[in-house]
Amino acid sequence: MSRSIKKLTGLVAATFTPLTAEGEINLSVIGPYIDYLIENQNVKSVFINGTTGEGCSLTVDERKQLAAAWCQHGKGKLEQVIVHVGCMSIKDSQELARHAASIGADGIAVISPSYFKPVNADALRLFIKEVSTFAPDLPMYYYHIPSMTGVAFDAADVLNGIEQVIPSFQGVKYTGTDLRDLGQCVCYSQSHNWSVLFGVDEQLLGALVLGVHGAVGSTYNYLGCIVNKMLAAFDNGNHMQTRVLQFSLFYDCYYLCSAGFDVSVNKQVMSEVSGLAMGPPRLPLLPCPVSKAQAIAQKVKDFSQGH
Ligand SMILES: CC(=O)N[C@@H]([C@@H](O)[C@H](O)[C@H](O)CO)[C@@H](O)CC(=O)C(=O)O
Repeated sequence: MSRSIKKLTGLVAATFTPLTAEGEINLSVIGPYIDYLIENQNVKSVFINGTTGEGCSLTVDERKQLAAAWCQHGKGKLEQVIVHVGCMSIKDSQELARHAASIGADGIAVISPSYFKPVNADALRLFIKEVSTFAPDLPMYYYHIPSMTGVAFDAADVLNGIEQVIPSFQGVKYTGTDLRDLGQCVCYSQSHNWSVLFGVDEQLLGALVLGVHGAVGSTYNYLGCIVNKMLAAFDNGNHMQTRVLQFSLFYDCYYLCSAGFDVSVNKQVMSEVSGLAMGPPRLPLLPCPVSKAQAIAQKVKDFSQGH
């Protein structure tokens, strides 16, 4: 890598992909979306086309258009735009990586393919390497999300020795609940100055204690302001306040989970809380009833006002 690296830290919003009522990508929302994140949530970095963004349900061309819009509108406003480029076909991932580099993205991330799965960590490392060579100057992050990919071997095994084959490797986005594996990732990353970003919003405190450098999540789109307070309390050593905020968030997230919380509910909640038109999810996800989203959004608004 030739250029200097901005370490990815703090809160990163895993963004939704705005769609029109007809189900087409709606790029006109991206500009206001960025302003909302910065002004209302104090969240200045984004992770686009990931799980929350329904990246795997989008075409390669749609993903390119979205990435270009995020980079263009985010220029001079956002700190980092990380583009998720994971696909079933390595050729598609390579094309998206090449494109991300050409539009000035700040980094790329990749999940494991999940239909034909890598047989072991070596095979996955090779896959990530072959994607990274199409954007050799961009920081590359491994996106570990076994609940979605079904690829459950330890992320720490994937990281082991990866610096020798991928010079641009910069860390892991860890969406899993195995704190032993997460801790090993943090330990291994220390000597390389990599970032470990946690992705299970309702368990963030446990990950902070283990030393993660930030968090990527869906709820930071509309609860970022409060989670930023929690991060500040943690940094100041105010453990009581950190715990109170995490417990409140946990119960809030628990409420969301108990109400059947998935990407389509989450997306509708974002529309209700932010006033931005996120539109419906894409099939096979089904739209969430507006009344259900409104009830959850009201809970989120009350919660936000109380903190
Ligand atoms: C499985 C899943 O969607 N996890 C979310 C979480 O933010 C999740 O929505 C949250 O913890 C509530 O359960 C993120 O980790 C996903 C994410 O970062 C992404 O959109 O790529």
